[in-house]
Parts: sequence; C-alpha cells; structure tokens
Amino acid sequence: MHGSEDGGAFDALLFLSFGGPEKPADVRPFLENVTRGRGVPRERLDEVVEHYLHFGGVSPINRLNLDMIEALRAELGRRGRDLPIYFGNRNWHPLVADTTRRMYDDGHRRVLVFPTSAWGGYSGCRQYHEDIAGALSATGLDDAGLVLRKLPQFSAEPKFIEASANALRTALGSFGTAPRVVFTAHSIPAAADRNAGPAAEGGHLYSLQVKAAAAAVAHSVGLQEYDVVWQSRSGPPQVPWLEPDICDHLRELRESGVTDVAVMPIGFVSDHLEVIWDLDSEARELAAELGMGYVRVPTVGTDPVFLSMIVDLIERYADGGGDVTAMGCGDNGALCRPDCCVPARRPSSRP
Ligand SMILES: CC1=C(CCC(=O)O)c2cc3nc(cc4[nH]c(cc5[nH]c(cc1n2)c(C)c5CCC(=O)O)c(CCC(=O)O)c4C)C(CCC(=O)O)=C3C
Ligand SMILES: [Fe+2]
Repeated sequence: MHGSEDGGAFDALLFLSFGGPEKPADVRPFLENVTRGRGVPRERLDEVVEHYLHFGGVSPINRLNLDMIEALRAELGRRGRDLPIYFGNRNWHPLVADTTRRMYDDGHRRVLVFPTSAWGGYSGCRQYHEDIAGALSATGLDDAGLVLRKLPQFSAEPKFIEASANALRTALGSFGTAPRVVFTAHSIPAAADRNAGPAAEGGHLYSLQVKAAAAAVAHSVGLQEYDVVWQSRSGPPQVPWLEPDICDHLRELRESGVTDVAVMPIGFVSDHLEVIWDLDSEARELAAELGMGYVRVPTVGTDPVFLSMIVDLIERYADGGGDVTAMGCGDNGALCRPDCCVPARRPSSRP
C-alpha cells in the first residue's frame, strides 16, 4: 500500500546511505555486513579489505555524507524549512535502526527518507526499502504510528542531469582536444539487472536509467560520441555482471586510437571508495600505462544545483503532497510496485 491515509506534513528527514568504515578494525565487520548472504567470494573480500586499508581503513563516504547534510541544512534554512536531518546507514554506524529509535524518541512520527542512490534495482532501491522495514522491526516500532516515506528515484531529475553536465563541462575545459567521455556506474549481476523494476515492464530498469542519464548529460554538453561502462564488479567470476568493465574498455579505446578520456562516475553521488580506488587508482594507472590522457570528472556531491534538487524533492513531499506512486517511493519499506526488483538467487560463496 502507498502513502498513509491521513496525509499531513513531515517533521524530519532521514538521510539514508551505505555507510563505510572509520578505522582499520572496522573494515572486516563492515564488509561482513555488506556481503552477508550475498555470495561474494572470500578472495574478492580480501582484495576489497586491501582497498580500504590502502586509505588507512577509512572510507570517505561518511564525511562526504556529513558534508552533504550540512549543505542541505543550510539550503533548507534558506528556504525557511524547519526540518531536522538525521543520518542513518545500511552497513555501518550510525546504523539506520539506531537512528530510527532516536527519531522516535525525539518525537518524530512522519519522516521523509532521502536515499543516496539515484537508481532503481535491488541494490539502489529495493534494498533501501528493506533497510527501512528492518529498522522498524529491529526497534519494535512497526506499529508505533511512525511513517518513514522513502523519496523516489531521482536519476531523471533535470537538476541531477544539470549538475552532472556542469561538472563534465568544467572537466572538458581542462583538455586541449576533445577527449572521449566515458560514463561509469557500479556493475551489478546481469540477472539483477534483468529483474530490476516491475516485472511487467520488462526489467533492466537500472541499466536503462544509467544509460538515459548518461544520454541526457551527453546531450546537454553537446557530445556526439560517448560510452557507458561499468565498474567495481564483485561476485564469483563465473557469474555474469554488466559489461564492459571500465579497464577493459580503456584498452579497447586505446586500440581504436583514442588518446584521451574523461571518466564520469554518473552512478555515484559522492567520491567514495568505489570512485577513489577503482577510478582514481586502478583506471588512472592503466590509462598511464596505455599512454592515455585521463581526467576523472567530479561526482555531484555538494554541488549547489544537486543540493537544490534534493531540497526540491523534499519540498515536493514535505507537506504530504507529491506523487507517492513514483518509482522508488513507499512507506515503511513497502515496495513501490509489487514484484519490483525481485532479488535474483545468488550462488553461495561456500562450496
Ligand atoms: C548498484 C550499486 C551501488 C550504487 C547505488 C548506491 O549507492 O546504493 C553501490 C554503491 C556502493 N557500494 C559500496 C561498497 C561496496 N559494495 C559492495 C558490493 C556490491 N555492490 C553492489 C551494487 C552497488 N553498490 C553489488 C551488486 C554488490 C555485490 C554484493 C551484493 O550483492 O550486495 C561491497 C562488498 C565488496 C565487493 O564485493 O566489492 C562494498 C564494500 C559503497 C561504499 C563505498 C565506500 O565505502 O566509500 C557504495 C556507495
Ligand atoms: Fe556496492
């Protein structure tokens, strides 16, 4: 079911994200939270542990999220909206269940939820619904009259496209000649992409949204040619994920004579570990080996146009209005469509 019967204004915002470790000792337990029951092989986990340890066991994601929250507070204030912002995560502290308890104890009963993913699909959307439902049951607040309304997917919001296009345009200014623009997003299992979105609509919602956003940004910047590729593949090697991978693609571009690339991580809203490791370390080093010019375009992060998009979204729903049937929107973990983004069966990591 959608929405709540009574409607009415919302009195707080929950900024809901992925979470990341704050110190070396957090890394393993964090990764265990991320991958519990997900069939990620031990070897891949050991590799990812090294990526985090390379940065002292600290992911930038929490600080980046706090920066965004700070900027959102300022923008809400400028618009005269008195809406306290709370921070909660799926995989690390502050965990969304603890934050839910705190919001309730502070007297909030109607809370809008902004998730830091633009996309449909299991990892970007449905799993955030599950996080909300899980937080309510872990705190025993399922029947406490609390409404947590998740805001919809924002991949097609004009200001998301505009903020991304601004970042790309600025980066392109740093090249003498026009580089090849390569958009990248997190790979997911091919089966998860087939199941993304309502089954009746044919699936592939995640990859279609990524491609549509890339096309809109490319159009806005006036690009004739560009590519959409995937990064940060996980899972057992025999399971197909979205391809091509960014690094394989750079090799192909080089073979076909391309000498300069601008890599735009459209799939992520901030420069967290997947960006600074997979793009700023691995892909950049490969480009250097191949003798290619390489620029990594910034993520939207605290860009004023992007923040303005978030606050527009909040204002659309804050007084009880807004389209509660929009994709990704739902109360207390209720899916926006029945049979949406059904989790694919995952092979076990154990023999
Ligand atoms: C679509 C998507 C987004 C974008 C939407 C969104 O933003 O939500 C995203 C974001 C992120 N992914 C992140 C980190 C990780 N993702 C992992 C694993 C996985 N991601 C997947 C998908 C996505 N992930 C999938 C299908 C897996 C396989 C396991 C599973 O089926 O769940 C693993 C486990 C190790 C590994 O297997 O690589 C880690 C550590 C961080 C935080 C980085 C930091 O700490 O700064 C962020 C923002
Ligand atoms: Fe991920």
